Amino acid sequence: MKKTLALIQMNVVAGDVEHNYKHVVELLDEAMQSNPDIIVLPETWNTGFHPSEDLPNLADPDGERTKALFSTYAKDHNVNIVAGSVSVLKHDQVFNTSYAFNREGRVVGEYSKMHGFTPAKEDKYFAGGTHVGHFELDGIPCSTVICYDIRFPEVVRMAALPGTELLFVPAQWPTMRLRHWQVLNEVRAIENQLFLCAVNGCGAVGRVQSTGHSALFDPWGTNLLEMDTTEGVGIVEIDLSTVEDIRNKINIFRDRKPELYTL
Ligand SMILES: NC(=O)CCC(=O)C(=O)O
Repeated sequence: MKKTLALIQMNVVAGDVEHNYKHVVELLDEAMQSNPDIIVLPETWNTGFHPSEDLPNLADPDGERTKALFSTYAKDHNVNIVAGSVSVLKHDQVFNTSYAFNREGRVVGEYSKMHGFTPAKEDKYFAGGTHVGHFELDGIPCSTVICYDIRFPEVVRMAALPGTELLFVPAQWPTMRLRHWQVLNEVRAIENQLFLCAVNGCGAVGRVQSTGHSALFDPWGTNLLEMDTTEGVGIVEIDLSTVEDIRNKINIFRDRKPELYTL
């Protein structure tokens, strides 16, 4: 099964929610010109990542605005959308939440980032999610982790375990750790034998620059797409039969010994 993915590397304007909701539709329209099967967005594209005291006022209450926008867009355009992540206000707490929409416009996936990036005080401003989620898009088993989560092999393995073939990693990853971004994404694809679609933001927030370099790795670790540092839409085709191919040749999911992995 072959699928075309559109990676939207968006320049998010921190704190300008109205601009970001308007601009995201322009980028969706640009992505649709390539007739993709799945569109993917970066992390916290509604508010920007760098947290401030204003975050609860900027966050989307219960994700309603985001869900309404993407449900309608996905259904009207017959496309699956992994809507990156957005800042969502739930019961007086803000979560960094990713929603996935199928072609019918149904919310099929919801995941809130588990690991707040403590160097940026994300854990102070955002509440953490407690479990990974799994969903299907066009019959493909999928899962999502968000940015800093990729540093935690345990959570990515949990995301991979139920047969996940396509993992999404929306992010706002800075230039100063570009090499970590590239290596971690490649390694997580190899060690979990899945396609990994990593979509970063771009542009500056204060002194911190999101580095772009959105990328697609296949289960062998082959880099099928790497974008530059500027805003745009990256298009890539994946062949899902590669997952079965590698798992037949080197079956790590059969060979692993979780009963021995205790201290
Ligand atoms: N948005 C983030 O989670 C940033 C993570 C990061 O910069 C890092 O892990 O390094």
